[in-house]
Amino acid sequence: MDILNDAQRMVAEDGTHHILLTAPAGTGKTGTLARRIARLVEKGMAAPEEILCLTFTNKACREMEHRIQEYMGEKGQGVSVKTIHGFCYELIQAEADNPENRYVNLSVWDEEDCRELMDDILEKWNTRPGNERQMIRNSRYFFYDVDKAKRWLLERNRYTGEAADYLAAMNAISPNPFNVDKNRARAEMAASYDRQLHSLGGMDFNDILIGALHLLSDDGCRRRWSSRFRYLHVDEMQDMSMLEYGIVLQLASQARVLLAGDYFQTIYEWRGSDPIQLIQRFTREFHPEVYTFTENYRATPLLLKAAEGYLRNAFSKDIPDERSSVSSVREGQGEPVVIHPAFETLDGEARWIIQCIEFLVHKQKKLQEAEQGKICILCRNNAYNERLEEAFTLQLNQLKADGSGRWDFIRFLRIGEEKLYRKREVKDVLAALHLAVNPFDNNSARRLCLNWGKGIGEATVKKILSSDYRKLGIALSDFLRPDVLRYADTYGTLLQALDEGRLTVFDVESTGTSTSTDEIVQLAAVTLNRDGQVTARFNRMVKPSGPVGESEKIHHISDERLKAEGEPPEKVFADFLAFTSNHILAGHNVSYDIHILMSQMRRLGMDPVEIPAWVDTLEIFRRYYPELKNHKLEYLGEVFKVHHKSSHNAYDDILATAEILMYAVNHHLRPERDARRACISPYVSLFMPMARIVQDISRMSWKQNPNALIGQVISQLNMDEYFTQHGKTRERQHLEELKRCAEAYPDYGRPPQDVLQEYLAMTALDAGDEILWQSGQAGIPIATVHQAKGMEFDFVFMAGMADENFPSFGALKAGMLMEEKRLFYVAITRARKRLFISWNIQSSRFGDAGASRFIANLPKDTVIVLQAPQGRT
Ligand SMILES: Nc1ncnc2c1ncn2[C@@H]1O[C@H](COP(=O)(O)OP(=O)(O)OP(=O)(O)O)[C@@H](O)[C@H]1O
Repeated sequence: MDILNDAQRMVAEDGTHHILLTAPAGTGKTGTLARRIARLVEKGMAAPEEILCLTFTNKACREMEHRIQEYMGEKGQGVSVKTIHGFCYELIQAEADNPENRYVNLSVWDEEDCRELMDDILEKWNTRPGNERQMIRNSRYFFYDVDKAKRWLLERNRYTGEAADYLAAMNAISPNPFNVDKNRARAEMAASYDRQLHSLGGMDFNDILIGALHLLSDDGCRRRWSSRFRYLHVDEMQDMSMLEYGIVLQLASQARVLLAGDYFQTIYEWRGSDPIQLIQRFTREFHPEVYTFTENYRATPLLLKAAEGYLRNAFSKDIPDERSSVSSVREGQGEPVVIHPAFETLDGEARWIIQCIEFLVHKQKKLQEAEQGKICILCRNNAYNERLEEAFTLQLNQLKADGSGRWDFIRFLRIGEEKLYRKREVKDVLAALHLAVNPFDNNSARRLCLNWGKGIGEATVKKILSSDYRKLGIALSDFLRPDVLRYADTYGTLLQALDEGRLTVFDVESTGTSTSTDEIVQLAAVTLNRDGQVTARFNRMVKPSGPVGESEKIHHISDERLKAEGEPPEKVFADFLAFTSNHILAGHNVSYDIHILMSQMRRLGMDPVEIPAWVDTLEIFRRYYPELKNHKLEYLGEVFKVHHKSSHNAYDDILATAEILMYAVNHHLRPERDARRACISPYVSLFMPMARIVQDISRMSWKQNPNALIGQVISQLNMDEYFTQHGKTRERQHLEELKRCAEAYPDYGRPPQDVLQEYLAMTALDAGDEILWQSGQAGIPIATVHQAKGMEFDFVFMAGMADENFPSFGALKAGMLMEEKRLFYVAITRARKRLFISWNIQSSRFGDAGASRFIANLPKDTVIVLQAPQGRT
């Protein structure tokens, strides 16, 4: 993208208005956004950190980051380019100290783990007597129902996680009177799914949005985040759900907002996107300047005519006027779309595609053998991709047998089913890393124990996860902590420290919520004796490097006071380490406090030798009182009638924390000690080896990057050896791939634990489908249209284009034809030079369904239909 055209320049340089940019495929929306961001910084209208750019897939993020850095160099690293889920997750993590944060210390579960939990719930429900009529068999569809119901509730601001609310949502979504019983059952199961997920230490993708929205509904939090951004960009806005728009809205109070996209590329309506409503609301609420682009830089004039003609025929009157003036900047007319009528077999179709590629390279000399990346094979779904890949292999082998060597350069690369981060062995490695970040992550503990714990079987794990253990405040993850095993007691370390007067409750106040960049302004601690009486106090003010800003509203410590009373952080921290030497630290949501303390010490070059041992009252109360409506310190204070009130002053808060801690000690931890020991002691030696490994990784995680940690997990679990011995080459390759990708993961000099947290969230949110796209492996990609969105190729082959395959049978059944029509548009607009369309009579699920109905919408003068083979028409 060399020189911007006039319309593009106007968008790139308009830093004063809100902007709505709607433009057809290939007109340079994404490129212009990247250019605009560079211009805003160049002209001093914003610092890189004041610009947020949201896209919808990780692939799109990486593409955008790449383009921004191309235009801005290293400075571009400061721009936040995130998926909406990635951004919301970052917000939840950064607000770890916010008492409103319901999702603190929870790990993101990927869709597979959530489905597994759903399977468990369905199984238990379906085997309950009297449930024959309400049986729900398919967890996939049920998961989809729950997802939809959750979104329905959220959009109406009614989500509480209660069955009654779910029932209202289910009845609204499927109001069929025959569904009444079923909806009731579904609602109960949905609520039970939420409860169990959270009690197991997990959150799903919807929870990420819920958590962020909830936090942003608080004035202080909203101000903090919205004041960060002066410019907010959303690319591919047609894919944004109204819920996601709600989040953008909260962030936009001080920012200029730009939404860019193309209604006709909406392909995620099934996930809740609704571009028409979105544009209406955005127009009403922001009065944006509206821009459109009409110069297409991608396709040849003939291909552009085919695509725009397709739209007119497929959508008739719904096409806006300005679309008719779209023109291609490319020279010459280009060549028509080639349509090959039905082949008898998939093999025939595959062979023809191979022959076309060879023809383009050797006869027509349109591209070099090494330029396979300029070609793409597009199909409607993964299943077809898989079958096509097999057919390609077979045909290529047959063709290569002629010994001519002219087929040898062809190599196909199926993108579809890579899903690196969903491979069992990869998830095992990641489970160990999850435990390093969140020691209460029971799901990861379960995976690691069952797959790699010698002698640990299903029965043992089931027993530990049972309600007998739960009632005693014991979780499976406890068995992966050597200190717990040493005492055969989850709370042994705590009780021992208390008995010996070595338990210190502590809390910090800071300039903000970011553990990586904010600074501590107050550090308070009290040491307790066995009866919970205070035996020593520590309460110091710490001088930050800059003003406290907005954070003063929370902790009420002014710059003036810090000037007068504040001491250098190095001195306070060193004194604190001496004060707590050999102590166990306790606090409410204390991992935040430890995290910021460790991070700031590191920033000051005071690398702590050992991370102190700690216990968290939040976790203790979550375990013993899961039914409480929340576990905030203030609320616990009310429920358990403690004397000291929490007030956001570190010293008051620790006294309140010490009181509720003593409540738990006196009501549960001491009286139930023997019962816990009886539960844990039979398993001490069984779990100890794995517990030691987890402890090592956990220690390393404060100092090493994800790549080094991954290497360490693989070696400590002897995974390489195991897979070599068992001839599992693919598994070894996946681990290599995991290491390679982690090596490329940027840390931008941030503290290792922060990088690790973000890395793990990325692997949960992104299945890793697109890893092959970026790995630079030579080959012709076989991809689904969804995967190829936003990309372009000189030569595109659309294979399997039979009706009932495209549009898909499922979409036809669900009446989602419009979405399929748009998907077809996305497919044909990926081509720069030539487009080939083919199918075979076995393409569709139920036999010969004829050509895709969408092909007929391509204008006649833009296509060439080849002769039907073997007398077919
Ligand atoms: N002003 C320009 N000069 C030269 N090339 C350009 C210009 N604008 C866009 N292009 C090229 O046009 C192609 C399409 O651009 P881009 O991917 O940004 O389009 P888009 O509108 O985002 O497409 P889609 O909607 O399909 O995602 C790219 O190859 C880009 O480099």
